[in-house]
Amino acid sequence: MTRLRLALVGAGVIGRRHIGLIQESAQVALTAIVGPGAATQTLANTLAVEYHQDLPTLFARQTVDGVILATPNALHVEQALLCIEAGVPALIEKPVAHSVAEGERLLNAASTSSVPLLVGHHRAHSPILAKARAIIAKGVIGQPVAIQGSALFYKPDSYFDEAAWRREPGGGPVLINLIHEIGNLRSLLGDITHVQAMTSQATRQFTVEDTAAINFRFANGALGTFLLSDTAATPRSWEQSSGEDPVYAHYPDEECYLVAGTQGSLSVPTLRIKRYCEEQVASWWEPFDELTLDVRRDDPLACQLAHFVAVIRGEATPLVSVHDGLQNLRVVEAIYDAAATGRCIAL
Ligand SMILES: NC(=O)C1=CN([C@@H]2O[C@H](COP(=O)(O)OP(=O)(O)OC[C@H]3O[C@@H](n4cnc5c(N)ncnc54)[C@H](OP(=O)(O)O)[C@@H]3O)[C@@H](O)[C@H]2O)C=CC1
Ligand SMILES: O=C1CO[C@H](CO)[C@@H](O)[C@@H]1O
Repeated sequence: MTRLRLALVGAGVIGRRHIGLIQESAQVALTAIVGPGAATQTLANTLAVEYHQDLPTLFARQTVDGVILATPNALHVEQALLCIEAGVPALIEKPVAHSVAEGERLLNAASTSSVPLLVGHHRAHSPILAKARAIIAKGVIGQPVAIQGSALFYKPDSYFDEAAWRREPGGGPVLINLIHEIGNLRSLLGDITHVQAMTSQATRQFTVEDTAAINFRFANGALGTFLLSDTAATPRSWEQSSGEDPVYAHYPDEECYLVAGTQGSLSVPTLRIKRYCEEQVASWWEPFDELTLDVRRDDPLACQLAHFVAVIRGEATPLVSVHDGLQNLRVVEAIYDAAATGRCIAL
């Protein structure tokens, strides 16, 4: 099969990872890099691909099968709209938009168009998460009752020194990191309907939060509680416990979610299950059957690219749609609203 022709827009931190994955794939070829800076042009020359300053120029000069938008958040909607107009499928990095209102503008355009758009919540493509989702859906732990989650990790000072915007609203861990967790929680337990939250900036003393404590209500009646901090030196985060991304240290015995059901519980990502077997009366006086399922690790960013290929070829519909990306962003905005007002926010 001929390789699909992909253009990458925004050759920054994540854009360069996409480029690496495209180069490793036998299904796609990088044919252009798009961006305003001189560094982008130099990179295009080094990789011997076409360079274009912006998307309209790309579409005017080259035929591509798909575009990856790895640009700053505020550009996602405008650039995705240009892709729709050109009839070119796009993988849009998360968050789908920099505000819910902008995201709704894109959703309106996407819903009247046949051009597929995939949002870059890459963890949705994690084999570990897929297995956890299947276990819950099969009823192995009974009816889901509650989820306890954590994303407690420590970002080095250099992370904030390299980019001052990370100290300000828009750069904090609720938008940057927790949005991935929200995608995970929704993929495990379904839609979130209510949010309560407290945030703190007491430790780093930036204008943006460094820590948050959040309560969720899900549409299926389950409740969730989640702790987030980028200044808590623990391994209880998705990256450090899942081992899916080699740039992070890995602690295979650590867990970041506990999903509790009426028949048992599932720890993620270890996939340890403690459950009452069918013939047994469920009771805290009785011992659980204990089992640990095999964990297959695969880079979710690479799995996401393979899925994007299937989407472009018309063999799959986007696993994370604009609607999904927007729901994740709505939950983020609700968390900020809940933290600012002290109210329980209905979505
Ligand atoms: N899924 C994931 O795990 C991750 C996702 N992200 C998301 O990816 C996006 C990019 O983040 P990140 O890579 O950290 O950001 P960077 O700042 O490292 O990169 C952004 C890139 O976009 C380029 N750019 C700026 N303006 C334009 C424009 N008008 N047209 C085309 N390119 C432009 C910049 O070029 P120049 O330098 O010349 O200005 C830069 O190369 C964000 O939305 C972020 O949330 C980020 C990290 C991880
Ligand atoms: O921008 C980001 C920085 O680190 C994260 C780890 O939670 C990324 O996955 C995220 O998208």
